[in-house]
Amino acid sequence: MLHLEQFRKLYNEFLVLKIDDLRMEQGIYWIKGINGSGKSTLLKAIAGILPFHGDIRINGVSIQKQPVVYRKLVNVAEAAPIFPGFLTGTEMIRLFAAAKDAPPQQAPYFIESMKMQTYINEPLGIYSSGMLKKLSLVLAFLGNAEIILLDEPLVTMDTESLQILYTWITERHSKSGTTFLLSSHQPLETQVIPALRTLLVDRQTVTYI
Ligand SMILES: Nc1ncnc2c1ncn2[C@@H]1O[C@H](COP(=O)(O)OP(=O)(O)OP(=O)(O)O)[C@@H](O)[C@H]1O
Repeated sequence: MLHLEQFRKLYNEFLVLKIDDLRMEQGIYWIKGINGSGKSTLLKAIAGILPFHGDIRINGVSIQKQPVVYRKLVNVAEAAPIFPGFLTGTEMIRLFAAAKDAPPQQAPYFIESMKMQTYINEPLGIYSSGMLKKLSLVLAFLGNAEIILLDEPLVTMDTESLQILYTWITERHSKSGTTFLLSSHQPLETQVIPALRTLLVDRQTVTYI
């Protein structure tokens, strides 16, 4: 369903990633690799927020040929999200929910289960890094994307919130077949995600391990 073909990403003529042919079926994937190996670059390219050479297709929809349709199929939470400090959490959620055609009951479920009610109407400028991380995760879960990309989702999350996030991932995957790509330096709980598959970003390419 996700297919990278003749993919090349260069920064200032320096080749960071070279992936000739990579196919990923529906599933939950752990993207591993040392610092600077290219994990965030890979996720941003799949998210459609970074230009590259070659093509990426989701269920045959090409980002190069049908960029608007493609971007509806994928949601992303970046490692260190930056949001405008003058907007509230509720305003951000409203924007994303409209853009992603999210059903009305979706956001309240995520806000309550992650226990964000006490600050969701506050401006984002006062949010801690963990509060911002939770908001970025809620935004990534809005709508019904085929693929959800979570860059370092475990960072800054407390133990209780991590368990809630694991529940969201496994529920969405089992109910809707959503594919997840999770980059993480911390080990992911394989008891909670038994079918986890691992991809290693190393020496400018990506391989299954
Ligand atoms: N905007 C940029 N301009 C130039 N080089 C960049 C840029 N962004 C990333 N790089 C380089 O691309 C390489 C891959 O970076 P990337 O952030 O994708 O790695 P990563 O695997 O996510 O790292 P980490 O585990 O430290 O988060 C690094 O060598 C980095 O210096």
